[in-house]
Amino acid sequence: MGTHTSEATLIDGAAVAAGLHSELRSAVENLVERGLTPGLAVVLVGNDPASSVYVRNKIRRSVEAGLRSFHHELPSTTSETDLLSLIDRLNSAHDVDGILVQLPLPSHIDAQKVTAAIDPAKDVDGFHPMNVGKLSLGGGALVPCTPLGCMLLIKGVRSQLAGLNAVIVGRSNIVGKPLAQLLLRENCTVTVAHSRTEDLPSLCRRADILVAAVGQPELIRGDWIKPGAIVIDVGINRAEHEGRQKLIGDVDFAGARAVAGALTPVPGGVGPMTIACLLRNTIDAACRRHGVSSPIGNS
Ligand SMILES: Nc1nc(=O)c2c([nH]1)NC[C@@H]1CN(c3ccc(C(=O)N[C@@H](CCC(=O)O)C(=O)O)cc3)C=[N+]21
Ligand SMILES: [Mg+2]
Repeated sequence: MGTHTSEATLIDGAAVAAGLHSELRSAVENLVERGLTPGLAVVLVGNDPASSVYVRNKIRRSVEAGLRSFHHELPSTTSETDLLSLIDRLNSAHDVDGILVQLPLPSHIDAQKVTAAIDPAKDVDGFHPMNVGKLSLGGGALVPCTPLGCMLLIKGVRSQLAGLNAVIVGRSNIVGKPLAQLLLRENCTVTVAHSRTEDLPSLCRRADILVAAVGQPELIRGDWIKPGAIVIDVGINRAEHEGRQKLIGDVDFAGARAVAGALTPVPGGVGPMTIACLLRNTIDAACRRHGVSSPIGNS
């Protein structure tokens, strides 16, 4: 990419998400006129403060978009059996098109079991084994919201990704693994790095697209970044700064900004896109369940 002197372009996820929200609002209006109001059920178990904030934002955004929103707050002592029977009811509820069970769940509940109990057609998180399998095979899946949001931001910077080296730091089922599938589908050469990866800095320096999703504040330094690279920071780490809560990404923002070609901030990068993609998946699921053609474009 030659000599690189200018600061990275900031990828304004909040602005892109706002644009998506207004498209989604029109799409919902259109569906409502045709007699279909997509419904999203959000289930929160326990009172983790971060989870409560996320869930509140998801509900607020879905109401703004015109979706029907169903909110289930259960105590942290809820048994796995009770949660599974709520999911059964939501699976058969006709006006519920999407079901999201906020993670993490209390440790006495098996999250895999809960995820597998959700009707795959209503699995707007894309975590059910059926959707994971379909994503891997290449079509028809509900795709996890954070990786979908990352792809929309990356493709906003550069529409042709074929042949680029993509390095994902973090191998979670929620971000790293599904994002690897999406980047492969775009013909990137994908490497998924993790805590046992040798010489992570050198590996990162080869990345044209670098995604940080490890949950380690400012792990990725400016001198780990290839000049001109697209850097996507999925990290949301909470820290105290002068007595106030501050969000810090997995990337050293100031260091990266001097080297990268384009960079997402935290907050205001991937986070808002995650919520926009959740609403989009809900609309998608509603259209599929009711055999209605979707008014939103497919990615
Ligand atoms: N079943 C399930 N599905 C999820 O998609 C899911 C989940 N569980 N558990 C937790 C993670 C995390 N997540 C975020 C969503 C929005 C922001 C977001 O909007 N962030 C704002 C800042 C919000 C703040 O101030 O905390 C931003 O980055 O600008 C962040 C993180 C979804 N997750
Ligand atoms: Mg920083």
